[in-house]
Amino acid sequence: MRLAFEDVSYSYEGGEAKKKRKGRADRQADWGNAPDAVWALRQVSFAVEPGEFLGVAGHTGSGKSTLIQHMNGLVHPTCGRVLADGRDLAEKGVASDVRRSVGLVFQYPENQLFANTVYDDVAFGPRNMGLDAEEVDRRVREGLELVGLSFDELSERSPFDLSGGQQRRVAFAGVLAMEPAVLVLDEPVAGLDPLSREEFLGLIRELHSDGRTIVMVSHSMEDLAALCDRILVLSEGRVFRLGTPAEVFADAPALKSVGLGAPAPQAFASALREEGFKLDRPLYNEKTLAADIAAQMKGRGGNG
Ligand SMILES: Nc1ncnc2c1ncn2[C@@H]1O[C@H](COP(=O)(O)OP(=O)(O)OP(=O)(O)O)[C@@H](O)[C@H]1O
Repeated sequence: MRLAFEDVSYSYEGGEAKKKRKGRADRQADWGNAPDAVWALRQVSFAVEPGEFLGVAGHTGSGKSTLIQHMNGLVHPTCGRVLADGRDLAEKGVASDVRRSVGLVFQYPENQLFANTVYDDVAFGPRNMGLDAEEVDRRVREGLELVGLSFDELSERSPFDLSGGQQRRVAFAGVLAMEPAVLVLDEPVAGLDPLSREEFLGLIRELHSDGRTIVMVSHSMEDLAALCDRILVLSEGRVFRLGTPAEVFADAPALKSVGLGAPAPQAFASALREEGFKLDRPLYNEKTLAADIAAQMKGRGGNG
């Protein structure tokens, strides 16, 4: 599924923002620019392409959560359009249809667990889709398997007796059980310990290599650099940058101006370049940086 944002502006004031905008129609040509309305998104245009892994970055309050809530029609643009394979999510019936294909995982999704058993929690979405008991059962098993939880051991347990990491997996399984083609994740590893964090990122990587489209909001530039095909950077509700990690992280001063840093190895590579090291790759991670430094040290006779 392709999700296209066309000139989307959004204000939590809703109709009030529209009125303010209308009042100044002669002077202010563009939606999202009315200065006395608070715009969470301003004239955002881009598309999430089928099968891609898109990262979303931005300073606190830049509009990331608001943006992703437009992706399954939880929130509709104050102006502009969001199209799912060409269908406008604001039109009657489209959002509820698209919600079957676009799974949204909120921040700390474990806080939304509610059922008495893991089974019932994971089954909630598929049951709501009107699937028969056999199909629901298949999806619950598959959902739990995908997130690495044992159906036999856990399905009849209360989700509230599980560890925080397991609870988050149950919440993930509930979304996966709806078999969405697009998975939208808001800070999926926030608050996890380092081991669970790595496991979760591995899981997300696998879900992507299985063919799902992934949109991931993250404050970790390292995670975004390691996982994403492209990164969308928001600043004050506008698209500030959209490109590959190498393109986005090439301009550290620009990122700094919107409150973001480059991934640590990339920033270290820039500092080394200033000290005379010849480091040609557009994007460094720990391994490639170590390899290039080692090669140069050897070349200089500095290290064997
Ligand atoms: N329910 C709301 N009512 C009014 N304004 C809101 C509401 N939610 C968010 N906002 C405002 O909309 C703007 C964008 O907020 P949003 O939560 O989308 O940003 P964010 O980039 O996801 O932030 P964070 O990184 O802190 O989660 C901010 O100015 C915020 O204060």
